[in-house]
Amino acid sequence: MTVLEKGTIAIHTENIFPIIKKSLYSDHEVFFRELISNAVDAISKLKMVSLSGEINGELGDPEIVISVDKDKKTLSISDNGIGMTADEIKKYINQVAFSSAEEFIEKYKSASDNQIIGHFGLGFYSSFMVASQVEIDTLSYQQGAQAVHWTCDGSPEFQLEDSSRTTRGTTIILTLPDEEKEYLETPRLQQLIKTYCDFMPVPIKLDGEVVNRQKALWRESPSNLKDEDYLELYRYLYPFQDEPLLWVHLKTDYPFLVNGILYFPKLRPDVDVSKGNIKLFCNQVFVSDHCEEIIPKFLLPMRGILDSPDIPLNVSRSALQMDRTVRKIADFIAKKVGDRLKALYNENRQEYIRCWKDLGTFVKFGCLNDDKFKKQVEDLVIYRTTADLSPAQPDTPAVEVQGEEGDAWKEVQSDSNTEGPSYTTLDEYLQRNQARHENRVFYCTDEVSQATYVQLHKSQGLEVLFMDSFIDPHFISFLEREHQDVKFSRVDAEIDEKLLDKDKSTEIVDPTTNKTRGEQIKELFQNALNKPKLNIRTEALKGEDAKATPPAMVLLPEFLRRLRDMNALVAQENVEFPEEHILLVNTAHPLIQNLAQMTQGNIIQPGDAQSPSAELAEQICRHVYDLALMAQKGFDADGMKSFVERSNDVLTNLTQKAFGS
Ligand SMILES: Nc1ncnc2c1ncn2[C@@H]1O[C@H](COP(=O)(O)OP(=O)(O)OP(=O)(O)O)[C@@H](O)[C@H]1O
Repeated sequence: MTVLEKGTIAIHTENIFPIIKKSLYSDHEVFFRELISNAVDAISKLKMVSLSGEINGELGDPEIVISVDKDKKTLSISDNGIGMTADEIKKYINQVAFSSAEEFIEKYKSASDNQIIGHFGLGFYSSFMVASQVEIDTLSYQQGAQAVHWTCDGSPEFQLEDSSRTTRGTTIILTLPDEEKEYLETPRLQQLIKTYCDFMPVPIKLDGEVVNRQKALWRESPSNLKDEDYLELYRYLYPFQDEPLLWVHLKTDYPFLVNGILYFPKLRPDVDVSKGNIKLFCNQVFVSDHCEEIIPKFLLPMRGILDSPDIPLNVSRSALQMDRTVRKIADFIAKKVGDRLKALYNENRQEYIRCWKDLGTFVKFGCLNDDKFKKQVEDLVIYRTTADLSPAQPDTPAVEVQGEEGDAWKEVQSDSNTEGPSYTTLDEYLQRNQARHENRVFYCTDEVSQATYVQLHKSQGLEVLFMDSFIDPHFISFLEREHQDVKFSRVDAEIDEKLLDKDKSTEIVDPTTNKTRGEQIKELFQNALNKPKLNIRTEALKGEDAKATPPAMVLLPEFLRRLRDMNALVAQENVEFPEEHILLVNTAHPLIQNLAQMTQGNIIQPGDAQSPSAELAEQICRHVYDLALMAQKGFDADGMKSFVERSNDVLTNLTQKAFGS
C-alpha cells in the first residue's frame, strides 16, 4: 500500500476532539444518525449522477450495511453510493468536515448543549465523539478511480493511502474504546436505527436483516392514501394507544418546505398537555421528540410527524422560537388544523360531535391563545345542550327512494338518526332562546352535583348548556369579552323568573298575623338555622309535580362564585364556601308545606321551650338546608358528622311519631 499523504488537518484549535466529545456529551449517539445520513446522501448522489447519464451499467440495489467486529472492537457503516477519490477526501473530509468542526466548537463552546434540538447536521467529525480511530475505505464511481483508505486517530494528524477495495461505495470504520462498547451490541444498534433512521429511504441492514421501515407516508400525496394507511402509521408510532380521532396531512413547498401528518389523539386525563408529542424530522431523518418551540402551544397534545428542512436546528431553542420561518410554519400548522376541523364540521357533523369531547379542549384553548385560529374556528365551537335537537321523526314513513348501494340520500338518512345528546353553537342557542331569555345563557359545570338545578330548568323549558371541561371557566370569560351583551349564569347562581310561580308564593295563609306562607316559612328557617349572613328567600318553584322540584336550593350569585374560584386558583387550594349565599326555600314543595303546618301559630323562637313537633320541624329545616348545600359543596368532617347524627335523630323522631308515641 502506498502512503499517499500524511498530514495535519487544517484546523486552528488544538485537540479538537476532546472538545467535541465534551460539548456533546449527552448526545453521543447522534454520530450514528450523521454517518447514516452521509451514506444515504452518497446513494442519492449516485442516483443523480446516473440519471445524468454519467454512469454505464447497473447500479445495483442501494443499501447500507452495519457490521460489528467485537474482537477488533470496530463498528462499520458501508454504503454502495457515490464513493470518494483521494482528492475528494482531502477536500471534503480534511478541509470541509474539519473546518465545520471548528465552527461548531466556536459557536457552541459557551452554549449548554441541551439547548439545541438534536444536534442536527454535525457531520462526519461527530464520529470522533465515540471513536478512538476513524477510517474511511472508499472507491469512487468515477471510471478508473483508485480506492483510498484514510485513517485518523483523533489527533489532528491523518494518513491517506491506496486501498485494495474493489466495490464502489464507502465504508466508515470506527474503533471504539471500552467506554463506548455499547455501540458494538446488536440491540443498541437496532434501537439507533429505529430511532433515527426508520424512515430513511434506503434499506439499512444489520446482521443480514433490513431493520428500517423506509416508507415515509407523509412524503406521499394524500390522494393516494387511505384512512387505513394513516391509522397504520399511528399504531406504529404510538403502539397500544387508542385510535386517533382524526388527522391532518401537511404538505407544502412554498414559502417553506413542510411535510407531516398530525393526529388528534383521544385526550386521556393523564395526558400532559404542556409536553409536545410530535416527532420532528428533517428530510426523513429523526431529529427530536421535543418541538415545543415550533408547534403552537395549543396544538402540543397532537401527535405525529413534522418534517421540514427549513427549520433551523443548530440554533438555541430560544432563537428557534423567535425565528420568523418557524413562526410562519406554526401559523401554517394552525391554519391547516382549522381547515381540517371546518371540513369535518361541514361534511360530517355526527363525526365532528363524536370527536368534540376530545377536540373541544384543543379548539377552546386555541381560541384563547391564537387570534387567527379563533377567527377560523369560532363558529365551530359547540356545546352539549339539554334541548332535544334531534330531527323530528316524520309522521309518515319516508318515501322509498330507489338508489344504488352507498346512495348519498340513504347515507344522510342514517346519519341523522344517530342517537345521543344534542349539541348546539352559541349563536344557535341565543337565537333559539331569544324570546324567553334574550342574551342570557344558562350553563352547568357538573352534571351530577347540579342535576337538580338542571332538571328544574329543563322542566320549565329553559335550555342549559354543559360547560364542564377544565378550560370552560376561562372560556366563559372569553365568550363574555367577545359578546359583550351576553351574560352567562350557572344554573345554581340565580333563579330565573320563569322558574317561579308568583301567584302561589303570595298566597296569604294566616289571617291573624297577615303573614304569607312565604314569610312564615322564612321565619321558621331563620330561627332554625340562625345564620345571620345567609339570605333566605321563599318562592314557589314551578313544576307539574311539586314533589319533583327540590324543597330548597342553595344559590351562589355568579360574581361571588367566580370570585371564589379565582381566589382558589390563586391560593392553589379550596377556598371556604362564602357564607353570603342564598337559600331558596320552595314553598310549593309538600315537605315545606308540611313544615309550615307543623308549626302553624307556633313559630319557634330561639331559647323557647319547644314542643316535640316544633323540635322536629327545626331539625328538618337544618336538614333541608344541608341537603341543598350538599349540591354546592361537600361536607367537611364536622359537617358530615353532624349531618349523619341529625339524619339518625330525624329518622328516630319520625319512627316514634309513626308509633304515635
Ligand atoms: N459515505 C460517504 N460517501 C461519500 N461521500 C461522503 C460520505 N461521507 C461523507 N462524505 C463527503 O464528506 C463531506 C463532508 O461530510 P459531513 O458529514 O461532514 O458534512 P455534510 O454531509 O456535507 O453536511 P452535514 O453537516 O449536513 O452532515 C460530504 O459532503 C460528502 O461529500
